[in-house]
Amino acid sequence: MRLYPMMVNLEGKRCLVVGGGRVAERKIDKLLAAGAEIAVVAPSCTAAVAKWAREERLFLYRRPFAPEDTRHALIVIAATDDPDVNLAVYQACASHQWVNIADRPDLCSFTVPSVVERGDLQIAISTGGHNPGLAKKLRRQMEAHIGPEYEEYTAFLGAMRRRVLELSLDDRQKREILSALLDDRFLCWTKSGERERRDLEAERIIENARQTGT
Ligand SMILES: C[C@@]1(CC(=O)O)c2cc3[nH]c(cc4nc(cc5[nH]c(cc(n2)[C@H]1CCC(=O)O)[C@@](C)(CC(=O)O)[C@@H]5CCC(=O)O)C(CC(=O)O)=C4CCC(=O)O)c(CCC(=O)O)c3CC(=O)O
Ligand SMILES: NC(=O)C1=CN([C@@H]2O[C@H](COP(=O)(O)OP(=O)(O)OC[C@H]3O[C@@H](n4cnc5c(N)ncnc54)[C@H](O)[C@@H]3O)[C@@H](O)[C@H]2O)C=CC1
Repeated sequence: MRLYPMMVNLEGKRCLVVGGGRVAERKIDKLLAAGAEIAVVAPSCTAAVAKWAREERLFLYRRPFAPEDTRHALIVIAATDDPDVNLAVYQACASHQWVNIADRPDLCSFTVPSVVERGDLQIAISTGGHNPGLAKKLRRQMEAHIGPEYEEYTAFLGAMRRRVLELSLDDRQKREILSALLDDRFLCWTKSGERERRDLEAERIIENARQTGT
């Protein structure tokens, strides 16, 4: 069985997380960043989960799981320290729900990858469940190469690409400009904070192409 890599929009989607420990907290953190509507069911939870509940960023039900909890959730994550409870969560789910059972890869209809996060740039790493520790190790290695400057760099390239796509040029010319904008100089200028130089050079490339293209 080979997993299908997919980036999903969870804005406003209902997610149930059963358990509020260390593993649940890690999954919830990413669900929050994605704008999901989160309900957590757990008799006890970490300080971070309690804080998110106080800030009304999620609904926290401080009690054991009940099968009805899974109703209306698009995504269900079971991350309690009791294998029987995790199994009961799986059994309460309908076949159309996306389910992640933290101690049972064989029952997961989706798994959570390790992610290098740089703003809207996300590099997800999955080992197909073989060794999550390897996914984490690779994430750390990649973080050393993909520095924090990639957040701004990705946003810059996004803004430039939107502009280029709106120009009245043929597709070949647009591809040429986009390829020129991917030159590493733009990354270096972003990293060193030389934004004016970067933006001027980008403008020059776009203007040149516009003049020769029209
Ligand atoms: C199948 C999967 C289901 C899922 O959770 O989605 C799953 C399953 C299991 N994990 C277990 C253990 C550990 N998991 C981690 C860490 C992470 N686990 C994550 C994902 C996944 N874990 C999915 C597959 C991902 C893939 O394909 O590689 C990451 C990437 C994402 C995240 O959780 O956010 C996150 C790293 C985030 C980061 O830092 O980048 C660590 C290390 C640590 O915690 O420091 C350990 C201890 C060391 C070890 O055991 O290897 C166990 C045994 C539990 C037990 O002992 O009872 C099971 C169950 C089993 O394998 O049977
Ligand atoms: N998939 C993954 O990434 C990993 C999975 N695991 C698995 O995840 C399990 C949880 O690990 P941790 O978060 O470290 O445990 P933890 O002990 O920090 O948290 C357990 C949580 O489960 C809750 N809980 C217990 N009984 C419950 C019930 N009946 N209903 C609802 N909530 C209940 C507790 O209140 C607590 O919030 C581990 O036992 C292990 O099997 C462990 C490491 C990584």
